[in-house]
Amino acid sequence: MYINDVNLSPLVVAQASESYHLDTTLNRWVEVLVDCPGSTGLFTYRLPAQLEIKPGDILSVPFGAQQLGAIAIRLLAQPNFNLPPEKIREVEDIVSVGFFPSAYWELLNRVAAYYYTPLIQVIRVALPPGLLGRSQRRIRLVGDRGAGGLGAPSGDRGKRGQGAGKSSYLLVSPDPSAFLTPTARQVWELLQGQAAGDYSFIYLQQKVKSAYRGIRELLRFGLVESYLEPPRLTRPKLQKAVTLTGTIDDDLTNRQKEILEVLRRHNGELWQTELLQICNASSSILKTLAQKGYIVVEEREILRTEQGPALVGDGAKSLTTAQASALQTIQTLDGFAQVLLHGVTGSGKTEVYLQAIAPLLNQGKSALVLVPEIGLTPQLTDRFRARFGNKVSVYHSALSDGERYDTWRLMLTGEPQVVIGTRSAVFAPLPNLGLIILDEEHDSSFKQDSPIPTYHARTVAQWRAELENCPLVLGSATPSLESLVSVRELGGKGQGAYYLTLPERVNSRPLPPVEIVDMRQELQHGNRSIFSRSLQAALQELQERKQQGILFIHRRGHSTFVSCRSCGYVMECPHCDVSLAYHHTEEKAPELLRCHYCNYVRSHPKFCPDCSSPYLKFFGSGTQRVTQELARQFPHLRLIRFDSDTTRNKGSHRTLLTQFANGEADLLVGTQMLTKGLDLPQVTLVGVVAADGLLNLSDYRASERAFQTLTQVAGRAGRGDDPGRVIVQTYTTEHAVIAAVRSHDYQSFSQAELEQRQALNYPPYGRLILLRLSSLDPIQVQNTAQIIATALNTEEEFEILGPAPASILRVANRYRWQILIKFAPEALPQLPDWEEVRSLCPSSVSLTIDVDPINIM
Ligand SMILES: Nc1ncnc2c1ncn2[C@@H]1O[C@H](COP(=O)(O)OP(=O)(O)OP(=O)(O)O)[C@@H](O)[C@H]1O
Ligand SMILES: [Zn+2]
Ligand SMILES: [Zn+2]
Repeated sequence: MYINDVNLSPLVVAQASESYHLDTTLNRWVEVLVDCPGSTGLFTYRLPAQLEIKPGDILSVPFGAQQLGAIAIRLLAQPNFNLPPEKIREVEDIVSVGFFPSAYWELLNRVAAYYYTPLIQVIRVALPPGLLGRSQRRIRLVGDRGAGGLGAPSGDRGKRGQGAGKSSYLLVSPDPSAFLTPTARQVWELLQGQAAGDYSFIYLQQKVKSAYRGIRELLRFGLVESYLEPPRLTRPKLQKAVTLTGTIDDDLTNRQKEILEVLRRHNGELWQTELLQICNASSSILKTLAQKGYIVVEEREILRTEQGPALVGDGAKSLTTAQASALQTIQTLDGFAQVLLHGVTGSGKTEVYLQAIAPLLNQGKSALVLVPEIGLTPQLTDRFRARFGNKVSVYHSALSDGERYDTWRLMLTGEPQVVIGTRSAVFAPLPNLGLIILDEEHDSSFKQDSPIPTYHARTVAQWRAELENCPLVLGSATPSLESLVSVRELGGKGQGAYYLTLPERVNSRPLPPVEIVDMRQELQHGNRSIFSRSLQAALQELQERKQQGILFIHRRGHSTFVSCRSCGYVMECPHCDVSLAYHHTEEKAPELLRCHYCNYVRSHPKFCPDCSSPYLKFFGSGTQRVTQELARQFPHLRLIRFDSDTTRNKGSHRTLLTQFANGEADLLVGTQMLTKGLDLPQVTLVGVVAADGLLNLSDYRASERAFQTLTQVAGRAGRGDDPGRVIVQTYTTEHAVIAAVRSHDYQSFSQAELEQRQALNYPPYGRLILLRLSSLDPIQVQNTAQIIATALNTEEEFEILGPAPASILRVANRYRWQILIKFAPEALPQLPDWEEVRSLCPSSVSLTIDVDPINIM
C-alpha cells in the first residue's frame, strides 16, 4: 500500500541549492529535442546567463508561437555556423532538473546510434506515453500552503514561506514582496490570491507580461516551486484506506473486535473496500470505530500498478546443489558481469533469481526482470509477489496509460523494488539497479521488428548493466546461440562472463522421455486421424488417471487454407499474397475466412467463386480444428483453448490458466504461448500435433527456433510427482532437430548449428542488417531496392544478399522488398552512410533499417 508521500517530488524543480559548477563563459548554447509531433531534429537555443543546464534536463522553450517542453541534448560552445546568432531564441526555463540520470541518458543515446534511430523515437519508447506532451507545468507557493501535495491542508497564511527546507535562500521576512521586482511581485500576489497558491504556468503567462522572469526570480528565492502535473488522464487515483491506531480494548463488541483483528493481521492497514469485503461489514461500523479512535480512515493515493490476486506469502526454498552454486557465483559478482544461466526445464531458475534479488532489496537496491510475453507473466509475477509482496510491480505496453504512468512514478521514488516487464521495460527508470535478469532469454519477442528502434532487449540490457555497473543474468533452458558464444568469448578473455548450469530438474525428477511418431507410417497403417495411435491412447488414459495434458499446435484458427476440390481454386486475401485461414470457433458461430497478415475477414462461401462447385476442402490444422476434432473423438475430454484468439481480453491468460490449474479441464490446447515457462505440476502428457510447421521454415535460424520451441513445450511435462511423457508427431523424423529434441541434447545440437553458422558467416559470427522497403507501387519499390543494392555493392566489406521480394510480397496492399547486408563484426566502423541510403528512397517508398534482424522472411 502506498501512501501519499509517493508524490511528485522527483519531478519538482527549483532546488536552488543545485549547482553544476560549470564554467559559465563556455557552452552558452544548447541543442534540444522539442516534444512536437513530427519534429525529430535538434534545435539550437541560447542559454540565459542565470541558467545552468545539463543534458537530460527538461526545459521549456519558445517554438513558433507556442511554449513547448523540450529535452536538453548537448551543450555547444558555438552554434552551427549557418545559424545567424540573432535568430537563435532563448531557453525559457528549466522545468525539471536531472530528469534522466546520466547513465540512463547515455543508454538512450547508444540505442539511437546502434539502431540508426532519431533520439526522440528512442525517448518515445522509453518514456510512458505523453509524459512530456500532456504534462502541464504548474507553479505553486512553497511552504505549508502549496507544496503539501495530495490532501495537504490548506494551511494558515502566517506561516507561508517557511518550511521551504530545500532552498538555501530561505526567507524569514514577513513580507518578501518588499524586495521583489514588480513582475515577480505581481506573480506572487496572484498566487497569494488563489486558495491553494497554485496556478498553471500558462495562466500566469497570460495574466502577467513576461511572467517567466518573475517566476524565475521567485524560484531563486525559494518562494515558489515549479512542477509537472500529470496529464489529466493519468491523475493520481484516491481510495479510502483504513489504519489501525489503538490497541484492541474490552469495551468493544465482538464484531468490532473482529474487524480490528483482521486489520491487525494485515499489518494494521487495508483498503476500506478490502476490509469490508473480508469482514462482510458495512462502512457504518468503521465510522463508529473511527469515532472511538481505534482506526483512521483517510483518502490515499492508490497507484494503478497492475495488482495480482491476494497471495500466500512464500519463503526461500532450500536450494539444490546446482542452484546453490549458481546463486553463489551470482552473489559474489561485483559490478558488471554477464551470466548465462543454462538450466534445463524445471530446474528451478526462478528460485535462483528470487534468492539473488532478496539481499539486494535489503541493501536498498532494485532489480529489473524481463520476460518475453504477458501470457507468461501471471505465474511468474505471482511467484515474485508471494516472495516480495508489494515491492513488485509489472510494466508492459498492455497496461493502461494510467497504470504505466503510476508504475513509472513509483520507480522514480528510488524505493528498492522489483520491476517485471516485457521488452520495453528494459528502459524502466529504476535508480540504483543491482541486477538485471532476462528470463527465457532465447525468446524472439525480446526483439522489436517495427517500428524503429528495432532494438533487442537483450542487447540493450547488456549496455544498461554495463552503464549501471551491475550483473546481467540471462536464463534459459535453450540458450540462444548468440548468448552462448558471447559468454564463451568474453569468458575466454577473462572479462566477467560466466556460464552456469542447472543440469537436472529439482528433486532429481527426470526429464520426460520424448517419443517421435512418424505420421507417414500412421497413414500406411490406415490411420487418417490427425492424432497418431500413440497419442490417442495417451489421451484416452488421461482422464482415467485423472492427469492433465497439453497439446501444442503451431497455428491458431482452424485451417491454414481452403481450396476447391473440383478446380483447385484457393481462397486468397485480396490485399496480401497469402491464402485465407478458415475460422470456425463453435457450432453456431459464423464460418469466416481471415487473413493472418492484414486481418481482412469475409464469410466462408458455400460455392467455389471460380467454378461454383460446392466441394470446398480445408487444409492444414489450427487450434480450432484440433479442438473440434478432439471433441468428436474424445467427447468426454474437457478442453481449454489457449491461443491469441481466446486470450485477447485483459486477464484472460490468468483466468484460463487458473481454470486449468484448478482441474476444470483435462487438456490445454494452444500455440506458442504454451511453451513459455508454464509450471503446472499435474501435467504429465505433452503432445505436439505436427512438428513440421516449425521445421520447414526458410530462414537461417529456423532450426534453432524449432529446437527451442519443441524443447520448451516438452519441458512442460512431468514437473510434479508423476512422471511425464512427450509425443511429437512429424512427417520428417530424420530431421536433426527431432533427434536433438528426443535426446534432450542441447550441447551437440548447438555445436553442429554453430559450425554451420560459422561456415556461412551468419550470426553469432557474422552480423546482419536488413533493409525493408515497402510501397503501394510495385515497380517503384523494386527499382529503389535495385538502386540501393547497387550503391551498397561498391563497399567491399559487405556481402549484399538481394534485393529480393519478401517471402510474402504483398501485405495490406504494400509491396515489400528487402536487402540483407552481411558483414564481419570487424567491419563495423565502415557501415554505410544511412542518410545517403535514405536519400535514394523516393517519398513513396518507406525504408526500415533492421539491425540484427530476427525475422528475415
Ligand atoms: N530448491 C527447490 N526445492 C523445491 N522445489 C523447487 C526448488 N526450486 C524450484 N522449485 C520448484 O520447481 C518448479 C520448477 O521451477 P521453475 O519454474 O523455476 O523452473 P525453470 O527452471 O524456470 O523452468 P522452465 O525453464 O521450464 O520455465 C517450481 O514449481 C518451483 O517452485
Ligand atoms: Zn472450383
Ligand atoms: Zn491480408
